Amino acid sequence: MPEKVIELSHISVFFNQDGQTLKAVNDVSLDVEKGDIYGVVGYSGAGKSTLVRVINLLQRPTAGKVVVNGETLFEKTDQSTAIIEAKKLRPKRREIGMIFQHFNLLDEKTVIQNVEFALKHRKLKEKQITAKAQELLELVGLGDRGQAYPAQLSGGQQQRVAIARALANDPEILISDEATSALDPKNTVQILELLKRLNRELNLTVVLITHEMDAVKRIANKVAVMSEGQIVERGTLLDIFTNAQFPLTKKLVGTESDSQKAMAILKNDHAFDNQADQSILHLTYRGSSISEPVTTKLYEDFSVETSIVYGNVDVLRDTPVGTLFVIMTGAKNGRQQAIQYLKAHDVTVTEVGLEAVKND
Ligand SMILES: Nc1ncnc2c1ncn2[C@@H]1O[C@H](COP(=O)(O)OP(=O)(O)OP(=O)(O)O)[C@@H](O)[C@H]1O
Repeated sequence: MPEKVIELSHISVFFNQDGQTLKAVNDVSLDVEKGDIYGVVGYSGAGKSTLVRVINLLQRPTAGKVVVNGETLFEKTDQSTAIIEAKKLRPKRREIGMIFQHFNLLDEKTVIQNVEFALKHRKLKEKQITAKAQELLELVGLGDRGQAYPAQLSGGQQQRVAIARALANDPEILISDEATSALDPKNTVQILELLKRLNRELNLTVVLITHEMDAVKRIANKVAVMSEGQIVERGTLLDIFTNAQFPLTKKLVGTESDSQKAMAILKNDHAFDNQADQSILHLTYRGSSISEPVTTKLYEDFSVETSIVYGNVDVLRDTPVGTLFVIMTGAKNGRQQAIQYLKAHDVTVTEVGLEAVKND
């Protein structure tokens, strides 16, 4: 059984704003397992930051239960409220590192002093603190920049220092709240790859809050989509990308734009006669499970012709995932058998109604 490191149950966070109740987080439950890189995505104001601030009780919930590494930090029921004692919460918080969009480094201190600062509370000798800080800088690829000042570093390098500092107390969990939002594309990719490496090498569990689906696509294994204080859809990265149900998810993952492009092509496509012997299919598949021989096979075995209207390939973590919109022409029975064949070969098949083409 995978070990649950974060268990949020029925969390609500309500704020009072000008006499009105703002439901920033509304009855959200979320479990994160050891070694996950759990992407929490949604537009600004969806409640992502508020939800993750609950994990280490930087934000106290209005209702719900917070368990980290098996220990209950907070539980509020109708009858009572239980909160972990302050002296126990402090070390618990150290199990959870955080990085943000703003790096929050101390400008007047050198890079290594910034990292050492996070180790000061430990009963370590000066020398040990310096050695540990140096080790952390090496881990994030900045072993030779310890004597520089933050202003002398690029944004990406400053975020690396912030990551080294967040790891100073050997946390099991790292919360990344929009950590790449202020970075250019190159630095964004480098920071995401660093998080992926730390996840792999240190078995660090990462909660990745972002409004950028590309970030999630690159490193997350699981995704929760938030809208108006609630999780509207969740699943493995592959599920969310190949089988999104909620309109916002479709928009975020690009299914909506793929579908719009395919429909625009179909409207002007003479191969599509809108006849009773034709189906429009939306296929998604992993790796290279669909290739030329498949269309040949469908023709030979089921007497259906498959013509590709639109295709796109995304890379999820390291796996290519393809999207195809095809017109399948042939007898109803043959088309049904061909669809069964595709499904049996790990292809997700969705029939697109003809209305979609007419009304789009
Ligand atoms: N301390 C607070 N007091 C009052 N309202 C708050 C407070 N913190 C957050 N909110 C409100 O709660 C809602 C959710 O905010 P939150 O920051 O969690 O969203 P988000 O999805 O992280 O978006 P962003 O990326 O813009 O921060 C917003 O409407 C915000 O204005």
